[in-house]
Amino acid sequence: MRPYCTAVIMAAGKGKRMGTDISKQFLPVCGKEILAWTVEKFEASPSVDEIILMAGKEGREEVQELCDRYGWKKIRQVALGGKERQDSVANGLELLSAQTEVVLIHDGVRPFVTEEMIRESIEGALSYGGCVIGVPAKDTIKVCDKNQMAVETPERSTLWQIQTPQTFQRELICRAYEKAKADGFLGTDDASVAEHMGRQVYVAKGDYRNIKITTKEDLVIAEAFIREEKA
Ligand SMILES: Nc1ccn([C@@H]2O[C@H](COP(=O)(O)OP(=O)(O)OP(=O)(O)O)[C@@H](O)[C@H]2O)c(=O)n1
Ligand SMILES: C[C@](O)(CO)[C@H](O)COP(=O)(O)O
Repeated sequence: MRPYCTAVIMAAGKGKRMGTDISKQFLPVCGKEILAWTVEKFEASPSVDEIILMAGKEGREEVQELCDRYGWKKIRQVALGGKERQDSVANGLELLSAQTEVVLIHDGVRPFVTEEMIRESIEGALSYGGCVIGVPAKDTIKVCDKNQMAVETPERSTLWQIQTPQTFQRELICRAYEKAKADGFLGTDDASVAEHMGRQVYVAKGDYRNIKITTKEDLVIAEAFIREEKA
C-alpha cells in the first residue's frame, strides 16, 4: 500500500531578490500566479494526498483567495509561516495530520516540479529516510572570502545543486526540526536540518528545468518553459 503523503508548500517569503511590490509567488506568468502553477502540480499528483500551504502575514488572505478561486481539493490548511524559510517549514510540520507518513517540502516558486520528481523523492524517502531532488553543478563553484577572493575550488563532480521537493519520513524530519530548534541551527534547506542530526539524505537526479524563481530573469525563463509545456 502506498504511504499517506502530505506536501507542505512554502509561500511565506517576501521575494526581496525579485524586487517587485507584490511577493513573487503571486506574480502572474502566462496568465496564472506562480504559486498556482506550483500547487496544481501537487493537486494533480496521484502520489500526494493533502497539501498544507504556508503563507506570510500579509499574503495569507491572498493564498486563501487562490484556494477558493481555483477550487483546489487537497488543501488541508493555509497556515502562517515564520521569519526564515526554516521557521515556516517548522510551523508546517506541526500541522501534519495523524495519517501523514511521508512529508514533501516544496518551494511555492518552483512550478516545474514533475510527477516523476514527486514519485522518485517519495521512493527515496522510503528507502533512505530522506531524499532531495538535485542536478549536477554545470559551472565551476568557488568558495570565496568576504573580500570576494577565491579560497577554494571544490571538485565539480562532487557538487550538486539542490532543489525541492525535499521528502522525508515524517518521524525523521520532525525530530530533525526539533533538534535544529533546540540547537539554534539554521540551514538553507531541509536536508541540512536532517544532516545536522547526523542523517544522510539521498539526492535523486531531477531536471535543470526545476528552477526556483528568484530574480527577474527567472520570469523570462519561466514564461518560456510554461509556453513549451502548454504547446
Ligand atoms: N520565511 C520564509 C521564507 C521563504 N519561504 C518560501 O520558501 C521558498 C524559497 O525561498 P526563496 O526563494 O528564498 O523566497 P523568498 O524568501 O521569498 O525570497 P528572497 O530571499 O529573495 O526574499 C519560497 O517559495 C518562499 O515563499 C517561506 O515560506 N517562508
Ligand atoms: C530549499 C532550496 O530551494 C534548495 O535549493 C533553497 O535552499 C532555498 O533557499 P533560499 O535561501 O530560500 O533561496
